Amino acid sequence: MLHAEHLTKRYGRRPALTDCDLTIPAGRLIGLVGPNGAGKSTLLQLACGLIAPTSGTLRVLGSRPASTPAHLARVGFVAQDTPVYASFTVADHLRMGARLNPSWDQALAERRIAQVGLHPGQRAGRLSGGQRAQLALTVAAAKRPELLILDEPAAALDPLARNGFLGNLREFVAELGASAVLSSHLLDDVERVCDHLVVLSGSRVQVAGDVPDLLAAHHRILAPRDELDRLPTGVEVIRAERADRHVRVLVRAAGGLPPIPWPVEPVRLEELVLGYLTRASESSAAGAAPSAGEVRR
Ligand SMILES: Nc1ncnc2c1ncn2[C@@H]1O[C@H](COP(=O)(O)OP(=O)(O)OP(=O)(O)O)[C@@H](O)[C@H]1O
Repeated sequence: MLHAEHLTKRYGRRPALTDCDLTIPAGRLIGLVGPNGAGKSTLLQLACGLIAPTSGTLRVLGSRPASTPAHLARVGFVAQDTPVYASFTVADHLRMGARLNPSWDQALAERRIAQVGLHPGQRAGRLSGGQRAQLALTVAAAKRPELLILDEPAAALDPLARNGFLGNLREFVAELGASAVLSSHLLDDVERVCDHLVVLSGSRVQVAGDVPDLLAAHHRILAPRDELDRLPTGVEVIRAERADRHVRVLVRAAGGLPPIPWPVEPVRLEELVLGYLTRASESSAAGAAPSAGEVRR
């Protein structure tokens, strides 16, 4: 679905993405997480061809993003501010979608508009933020893209609408064999629906992979404080936190955890994400942001 090599984007001298290598298989629902300014929107805008890389390469669905009209038709995008045309009605948006998109699904669009309680005659400029997001999401989904790119899609939705939207998104991906990538600060949402995770921080990929593989490779260990250096080789310490005379350690053991003499527990996705984000923020405060694959002991 997406393949990036040494992907770098700078705005003037400010780095937004630095030397990112990423391979994401098709048919996944991908969660893109990271703190403010991490580079999430930049990656999504590169993926749909709105901006071009400074260096490195990016291929989406096998081609350079937005390289042809046919390629554009295969990708749907909803930007962070869920733009709509203020003077158009809801029905005008659907008419426009039908004119512009060869695989437009009018039945899906009308069903969704009714489901979320929008009236076809309402002007988009008079909709609430959440209603505008629902309209933008409907136009993107009714295009029936192979890849749906959503920049913080659920941020403006109320809890019930968010719940319904995430359920629909999962069905959409499963039914059509499509892929979707969504950036989000809501780790619960990501944990609930995503089966692939990309963690960005400080313009670099910190960790990426299928969620079951990531959960299988990470563990929480409670080790005596002075014995951390006895961890077997191949076990990477992501984050260590002091707890009395012990250290609570998040570790990654990609090839399976060798036997160790201390208590080992599984980790939840939220803990895993926070471990990488904390490590990145501590390293950047110390003057060097680590990225995926860099081993710290
Ligand atoms: N058009 C632009 N011009 C200059 N700098 C930009 C531009 N867009 C983004 N940046 C900078 O690039 C970096 C990454 O921004 P980006 O919007 O990709 O982050 P983000 O992870 O989506 O953040 P947020 O979670 O706050 O939406 C930031 O330092 C930001 O200030």
